[in-house]
Amino acid sequence: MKVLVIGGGNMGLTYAEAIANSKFLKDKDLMILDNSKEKTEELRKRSHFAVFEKLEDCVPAADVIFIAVKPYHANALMETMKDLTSEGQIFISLMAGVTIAAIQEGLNRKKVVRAMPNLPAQVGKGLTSFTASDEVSRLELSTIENLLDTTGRSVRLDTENDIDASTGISGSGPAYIFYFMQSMLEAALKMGFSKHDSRVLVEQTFAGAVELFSSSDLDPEAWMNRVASKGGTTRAALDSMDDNNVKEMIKEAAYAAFNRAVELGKEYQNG
Ligand SMILES: NC(=O)C1=CN([C@@H]2O[C@H](COP(=O)(O)OP(=O)(O)OC[C@H]3O[C@@H](n4cnc5c(N)ncnc54)[C@H](O)[C@@H]3O)[C@@H](O)[C@H]2O)C=CC1
Ligand SMILES: O=C(O)[C@@H]1CCC=N1
Repeated sequence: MKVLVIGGGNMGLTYAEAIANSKFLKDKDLMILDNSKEKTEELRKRSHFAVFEKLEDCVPAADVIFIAVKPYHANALMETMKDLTSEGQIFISLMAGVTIAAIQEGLNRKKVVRAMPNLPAQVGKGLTSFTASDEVSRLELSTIENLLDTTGRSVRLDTENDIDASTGISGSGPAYIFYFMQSMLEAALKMGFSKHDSRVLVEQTFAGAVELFSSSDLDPEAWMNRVASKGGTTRAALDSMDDNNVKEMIKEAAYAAFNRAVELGKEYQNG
């Protein structure tokens, strides 16, 4: 099997690395192309990739093609590559919002998988949600799942609306966690801790909390109650968050990402 990744940025490169290092591909069966000269130079330093500069030199040879460019580059890319594609190829889009129908129309091909990864894929802890057009067979789906799982875990969802929704939770979600971390870092600095100590306090607190959460079936609310003593410090913090409606604001933020994914889909429809 030959896999081509188009777009060697955060996501494309992460997937390329994970797949190239997996047992599913032979050396150099991972092809990659980026239209930035600088990026191409960088990619050439990774000896386990076959790096290409022209679509015509790699698209026809690929069995599976990952599209990892920004949504606003999708139409221009599809226009230039569509005549180089062939019927059996499977296209996996990592682009937020862009619909399966838009890709089918843009490439004039039927086998399309729409996937929504997240950045922890860079450390093998990614979560990729995906759904596929009817033309992708069960056997092909299991191959795709294997490829997606090289970056962490994957979840197959029924509809594209589910993919947009998962964008608001897992796709964009790491940024919400970093937002929370940044807020705690700023509080620690304000309390007078050094940069180094602030980072250690925050990092270990997040890592420990996540590990605790994963260690049992307890929900976060139950864990919160284990930290908070009646009339104690944690209750003071949680009450302050409740008074400021923080929970509702976080939910609203997740919906903002979900809605933006739906909007992106409308913006980048073909035609
Ligand atoms: N960064 C993230 O956390 C996530 C990103 N995504 C999706 O992944 C896609 C890529 O995002 P990033 O990797 O963050 O962007 P990025 O900007 O880091 O990478 C995109 C790459 O595509 C290249 N490119 C643009 N047009 C091209 C073309 N016509 N041919 C070849 N290469 C081309 C650019 O030079 C760039 O290196 C986006 O569509 C985004 O919605 C999805 C989930 C998470
Ligand atoms: O912000 C974005 O549009 C992409 C999709 C999910 C994470 N990053």
